[in-house]
Amino acid sequence: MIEVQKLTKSFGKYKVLDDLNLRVNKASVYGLLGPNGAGKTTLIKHLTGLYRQDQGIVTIDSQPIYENSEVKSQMVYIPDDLYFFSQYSIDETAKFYANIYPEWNWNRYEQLKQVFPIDSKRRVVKLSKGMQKQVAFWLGICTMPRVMILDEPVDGLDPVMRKKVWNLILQDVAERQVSVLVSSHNLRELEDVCDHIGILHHGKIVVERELDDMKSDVHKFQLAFSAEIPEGFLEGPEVLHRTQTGSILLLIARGDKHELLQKMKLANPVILDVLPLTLEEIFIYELGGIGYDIQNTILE
Ligand SMILES: Nc1ncnc2c1ncn2[C@@H]1O[C@H](COP(=O)(O)OP(=O)(O)OP(=O)(O)O)[C@@H](O)[C@H]1O
Repeated sequence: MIEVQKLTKSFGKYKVLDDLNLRVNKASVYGLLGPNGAGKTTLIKHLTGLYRQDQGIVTIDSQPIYENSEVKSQMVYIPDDLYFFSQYSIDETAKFYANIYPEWNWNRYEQLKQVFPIDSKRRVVKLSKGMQKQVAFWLGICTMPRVMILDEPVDGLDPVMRKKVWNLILQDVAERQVSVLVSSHNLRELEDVCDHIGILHHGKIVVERELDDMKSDVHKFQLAFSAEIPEGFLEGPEVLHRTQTGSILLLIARGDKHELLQKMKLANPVILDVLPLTLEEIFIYELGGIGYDIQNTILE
């Protein structure tokens, strides 16, 4: 489990992370979304032990990460900009990893040759960007990590490979209770794989949700009335958004779907439909007042 409590980090006078709290449970995939400059990379550098926090706690399974090589050996970090030794083939890089990571699994390395169709004798730096990313996942998965930190992970991978890589990761999440934190700019990329999503903005998590809860908690209704819409119809705090066109009303509301429907039926609408709601729409309404620049970047 990854745990961050009250994490604060400044560069000079500029506070980049501000009293930040975040938790990624075992067997869980947490999607970290945020516009450019929100502080995602800075947070990840704390999670991977590269930065020391000014204040707060950053742990994996209750162990501090900074200067803790044992904890780091149970973690895989796949950055956006990969680094490989210039003279090493994939096989040689694998040997290097096998020396560093105590749980390295050679059987898995051989088996995954079926998934990653790249000649393991080739020098890694001579491979294409997408192929290098495949190698990073291939080797990363063979270290049998307890924690995976992925920065824009599928950038550069073709759609078939994206699917294969996510299948492998999600299999590890389910079978080995791996905790995964994925950083991205884009909600669509995360919605199929994450069970939690947090939005980072100006160094704070401004919205954090469990996706199953979110999908069952927010609903979209379309209503039509034979005459005027009754005065004061459903105007409580549960209404996140309403659009009225003549006697037709579109409502996004939070709460138990059946209770909301019962309430609406009391006003005798001639039409009352429940419409499908995408995760993107839910976030737009949830973000409300803080949504300005976030909506345009992470929900593009
Ligand atoms: N070493 C540093 N020294 C000074 N300022 C820094 C340093 N690292 C990051 N910052 C500043 O901290 C803020 C957050 O940067 P960070 O790279 O964490 O954002 P990000 O969310 O990863 O952005 P992006 O999506 O663009 O990669 C930025 O304003 C950046 O200029």
